[in-house]
Amino acid sequence: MENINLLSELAEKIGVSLSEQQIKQFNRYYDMLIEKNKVMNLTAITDYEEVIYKHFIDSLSLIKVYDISQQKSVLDMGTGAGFPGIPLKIAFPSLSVTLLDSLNKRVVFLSDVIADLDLVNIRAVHGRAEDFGKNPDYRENFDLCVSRAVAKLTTLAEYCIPYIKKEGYFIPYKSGNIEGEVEEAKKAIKVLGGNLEKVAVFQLPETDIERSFVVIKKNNITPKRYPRTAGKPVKEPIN
Ligand SMILES: C[S@@+](CC[C@H](N)C(=O)[O-])C[C@H]1O[C@@H](n2cnc3c(N)ncnc32)[C@H](O)[C@@H]1O
Repeated sequence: MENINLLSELAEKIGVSLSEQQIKQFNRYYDMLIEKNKVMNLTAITDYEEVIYKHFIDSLSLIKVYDISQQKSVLDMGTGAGFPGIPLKIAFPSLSVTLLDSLNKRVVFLSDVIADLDLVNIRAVHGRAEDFGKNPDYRENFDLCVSRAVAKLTTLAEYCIPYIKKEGYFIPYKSGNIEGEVEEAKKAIKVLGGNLEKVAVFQLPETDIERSFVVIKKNNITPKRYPRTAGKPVKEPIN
């Protein structure tokens, strides 16, 4: 019971109200995560409270920089065990969410979570950022692309910006001192059609953990040559 209160209290602190049903969905997700983590690598964080702070509340902290209460289409690039995409979908059911990851075992796990939690208007897709970015059903199709702990900003920009509609947003979750990383990525962001609006730093409630959001708006469509073939955005980042 105490723990149930912790999740709703922390969520309230960042401006998110969770119903009993949503708390149940978070708890069920936690149980499934821990169970599956015994047989495959999903998360290094397993303590219930730590998962609340570092996965659930961290995922939801996007609310600090973006209005997620509306019906938006969101892509979570390199979602892994479902972060931040699953918490966003539980807390904001009107979102239409696509979870993309190149590791099929994780995608299968996410499909089980989606079915078990009765989530609708959400799909888990197996594939690489560089490949689906050329698929017309995905390219320039999303209002928002988020991504946490997947790649350096220059590489991540090439993974993500092609998917976003003109006027849409790319908002990666970053941490630590990212000044240099942002500086290095400026050219790539521009070439891909993006415009760096701001970097917003936010402290997760009741912790000293800082989360930085890099807010990038897409002003122009992405040139056809991007994303380049699989592996190139990592090996030869745009510079
Ligand atoms: C460190 S995990 C982070 C997972 C999750 N976003 C989180 O914050 O907990 C990185 C994930 O990105 C995926 N990934 C890495 N490169 C990718 C690519 N090119 N296309 C799709 N997924 C990718 C990996 O399979 C992995 O699940």
